[in-house]
Amino acid sequence: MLLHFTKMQGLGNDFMVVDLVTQRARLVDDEIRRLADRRFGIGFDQLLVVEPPRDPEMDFRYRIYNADGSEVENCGNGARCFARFVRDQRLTHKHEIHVETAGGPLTLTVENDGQVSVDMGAPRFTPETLPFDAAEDRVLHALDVDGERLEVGVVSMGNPHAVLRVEDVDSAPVERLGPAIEAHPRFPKRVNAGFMQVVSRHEIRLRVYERGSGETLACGTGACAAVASGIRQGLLESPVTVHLRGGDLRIEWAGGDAPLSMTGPAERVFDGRVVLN
Ligand SMILES: N[C@H](CCC[C@H](N)C(=O)O)C(=O)O
Repeated sequence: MLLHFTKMQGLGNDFMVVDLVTQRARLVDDEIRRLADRRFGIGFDQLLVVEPPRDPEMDFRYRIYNADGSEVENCGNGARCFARFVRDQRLTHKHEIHVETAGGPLTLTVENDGQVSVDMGAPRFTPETLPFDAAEDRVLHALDVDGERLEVGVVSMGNPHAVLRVEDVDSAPVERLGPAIEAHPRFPKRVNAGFMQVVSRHEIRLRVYERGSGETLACGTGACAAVASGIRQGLLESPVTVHLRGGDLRIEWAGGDAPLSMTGPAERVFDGRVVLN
């Protein structure tokens, strides 16, 4: 069958976006892996699927699949592209869009300057919310990785994140430690690994080795998790500018159970059609 899609990106984190409100298709994990391949397929970090909501209070259901075919709970850069897509496709005329995800509800707001703000909900730190194998909630957890003892902050933004502070993101051993943290046995559902350099109390640099996709040019939930952990450690104050390899995000969080807000760009790249097996 022929499937229409739109290629989009948020700070270089790139997506295949599929409208299953006006189309019908069943995408299985090996087909997703084929489509994600940058040589044999379309190529993307994540597949974003737009569906009718199950909850009548919501406008859409938002499903996310990594390049390895795994379905996940949240994608921050994808949420901004989702908002741009549903408005461009005239699936909604709303400026404030409510979506349900496997990680909980999100509110997406298309700003007048074209940026998109996302209410990401409150960060959660208790190990069972990731899940992470630990006896108690701690600001930093000791984690033995590849012969080293690291101190990581663990944060759920709906999806799981481990945040490691480094002196310099450019020289951080992301290629070595990223996969080792992602697959660490204390994270039963694996984990996204963030490498955070604190520039000032309102500014960080960040690289993220993403669960199921490898290092990406930007990770929205990773930026949220890094800022939340940095504020909790007393290193940062809201608002925080996060410099990622693909560009900057603005994160605001008042702490505690307050919702965390992320603001940044969302761009269409091209529309396409693909024949599904
Ligand atoms: N790799 C992530 C999903 C995509 C997150 C990222 N692209 C973002 O912008 O938040 C995970 O397995 O939880």
